[in-house]
Amino acid sequence: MKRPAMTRDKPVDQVRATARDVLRAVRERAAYANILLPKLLRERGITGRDAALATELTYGAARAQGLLDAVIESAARRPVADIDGAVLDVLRLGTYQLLRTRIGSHAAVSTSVDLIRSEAGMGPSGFVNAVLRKVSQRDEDLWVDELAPSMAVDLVGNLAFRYAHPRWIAEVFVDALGGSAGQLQAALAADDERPPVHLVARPGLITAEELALVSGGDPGRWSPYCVYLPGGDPGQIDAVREGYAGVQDEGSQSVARALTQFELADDHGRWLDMCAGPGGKAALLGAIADIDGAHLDAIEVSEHRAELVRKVTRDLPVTVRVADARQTDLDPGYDRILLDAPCTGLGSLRRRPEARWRRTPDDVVTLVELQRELLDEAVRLIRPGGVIVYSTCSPHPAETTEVIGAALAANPALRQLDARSEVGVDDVGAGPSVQLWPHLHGTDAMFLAALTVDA
Ligand SMILES: C[S@@+](CC[C@H](N)C(=O)[O-])C[C@H]1O[C@@H](n2cnc3c(N)ncnc32)[C@H](O)[C@@H]1O
Repeated sequence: MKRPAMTRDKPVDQVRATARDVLRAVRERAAYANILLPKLLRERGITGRDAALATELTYGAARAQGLLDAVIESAARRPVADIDGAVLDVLRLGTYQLLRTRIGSHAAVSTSVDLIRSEAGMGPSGFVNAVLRKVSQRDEDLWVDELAPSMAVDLVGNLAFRYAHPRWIAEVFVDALGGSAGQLQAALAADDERPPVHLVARPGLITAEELALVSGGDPGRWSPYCVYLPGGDPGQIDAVREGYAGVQDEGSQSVARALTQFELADDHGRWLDMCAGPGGKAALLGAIADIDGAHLDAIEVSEHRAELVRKVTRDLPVTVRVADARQTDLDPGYDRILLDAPCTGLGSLRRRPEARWRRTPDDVVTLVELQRELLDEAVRLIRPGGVIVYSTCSPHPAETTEVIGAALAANPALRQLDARSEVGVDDVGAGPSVQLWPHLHGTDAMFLAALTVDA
């Protein structure tokens, strides 16, 4: 590890300084914590238990931001908007340690004071000390009891606060769950936990059993390609480094595989992935296409993301093109089309720590329009009797069932297929579409619907 930077009197704690730097980049320049943190850990030579602690503190504080801010506002007696950004980052980090880790109060407060003093001097460090001492006087449950809306009056608001979600997202979940408060609690709680790492064993290259053996993981429950990794850095596994395996949520694997599971008459092996970047599903589809003698066209609007698709589909029967999939110059007649649409990502919030606080209800409107246009193009490109799988990593009804409903209403030749048996996951409701959930299936909250066009 690099030598810690020296301040006037104490060495700066590299682990907490790194967590602070990521929180700052997230706040100031909308960085993605799950991309920046691994990069900083590598650059700073932070490994092993130190890396695990930095990850826990960074992702935990980013995920719990709304709850932490409410506690900080109460303890500081001022809105967080009135607190200097650099001070706020340290307060969030300190409050997270006090409320949600087993780190002792003294260590949580003193390391936070050292962190701000090294950067901003005595004045701000006195403020941080005073606020965190106040925070430390209660545990998380007591703070929640004091600050959350009353359960009797506003159950959704209470649960949203308790499990650190913006209220509008809790409302979307309760809608998607058919109004069940018990399910809402379980869904929010699952979303508030550190997510497990799922690996995909690329078919034809390595089996899930072999991957489980070399990675020390366990074969997954639903996808025949999935391995659950108990811990550690997946980037250190040879099979991942060599491209035989990748990191991919089991729900995402199940969606990609479902496209290949529908029985089609006269399948000519012309497959299309309309929104392919960064390529998780394209790599799995490409590997299955290789075995089935099919070919996959992969479209992606962003050049950078298309390059990522090219990388993971090298040596597979996949052609990657940079294009806007709303209006392509492709010839119709595809047998199978995956439309894994750009979406709010509300179904994978556990994997994107800060995303829940960055997304807004306005995002939904823009995305729904894009999703509808993309689905129109999929309908143009599919051959009669072919199958379109429309998927999102969001359970938001506006992005899922309502997009499908609108397409069915506008196209009399379009028909929805029951996707339940093809997705290979149990207990997915009454169909014909499938909504997966972390609390029910252990996957991200992926949605999928299958459509065909009658001749
Ligand atoms: C949900 S992600 C797809 C994830 C991908 N299927 C995977 O499994 O790795 C949506 C992708 O659609 C791309 N996209 C957005 N608008 C698009 C458009 N008009 N045409 C093609 N791709 C688009 C985004 O850049 C993004 O990479």
